[in-house]
Amino acid sequence: MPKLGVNIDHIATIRQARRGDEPDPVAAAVLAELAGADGITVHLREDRRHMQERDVRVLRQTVRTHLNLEMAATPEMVAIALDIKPDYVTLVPEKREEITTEGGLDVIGQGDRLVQIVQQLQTAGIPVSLFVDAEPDQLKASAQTGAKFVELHTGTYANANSEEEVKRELEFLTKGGAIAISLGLRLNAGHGLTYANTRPIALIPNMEELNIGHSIISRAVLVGLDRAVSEMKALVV
Ligand SMILES: CC(=O)[C@@H](O)[C@H](O)COP(=O)(O)O
Ligand SMILES: NCC(=O)COP(=O)(O)O
Repeated sequence: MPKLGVNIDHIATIRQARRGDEPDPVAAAVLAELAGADGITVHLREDRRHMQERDVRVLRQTVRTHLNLEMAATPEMVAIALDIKPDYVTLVPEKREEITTEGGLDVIGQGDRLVQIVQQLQTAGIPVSLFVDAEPDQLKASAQTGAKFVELHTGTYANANSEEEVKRELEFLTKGGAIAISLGLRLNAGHGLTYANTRPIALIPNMEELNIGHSIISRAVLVGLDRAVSEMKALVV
């Protein structure tokens, strides 16, 4: 059974809408862990649109499961990771103008630069995962970097509009998973997974961890709303 890594970026997105201090992603991480999360995932974006560096530093001190830091492969972010030392790093592609991550890393296109970053992090004791599409050539290039894990990008599967497309994308991910394992990589997956589409991904052989955020936080807002309203109502009567 795969582990569940809960991505709490979306808590910070709500906080940053007012640049205030609530809701606190650190408190969210504690609640997620108490509810059974096996890991906490945060994406420290270069534009700091949600998680802030301070959040990651405090999480490093408070997370009791494991802390997965998603980040771009840049010198600034590598320096932060080497300083904070998360339990592992997931290297992801980033575009300033994107609403969310749009696809996997182009590992082939980055050549030695990525190899050096993977080596630098892993030499410092931080295992690296590469967030990639399940393309055989990208998986081969991922293995050649020496990274310990890949995280298969499930966004295209999640956005599929027809049963046929879902089936095709699931087959693509399942084959990609088998290729990753045959190359000696460990296997994670994530992006866009929901209560409706996660189960088939969890059943992919050798899947170790699913990282899920937006759907969990969206549901939390709705299932928690009645309590939040009744607590406020009690104050205004
Ligand atoms: C790489 C990835 O899939 C996650 O980082 C996810 O995209 C959540 O972060 P954003 O909400 O910033 O896109
Ligand atoms: N790497 C995927 C992740 O952390 C969560 O993505 P999402 O569930 O917020 O789309």
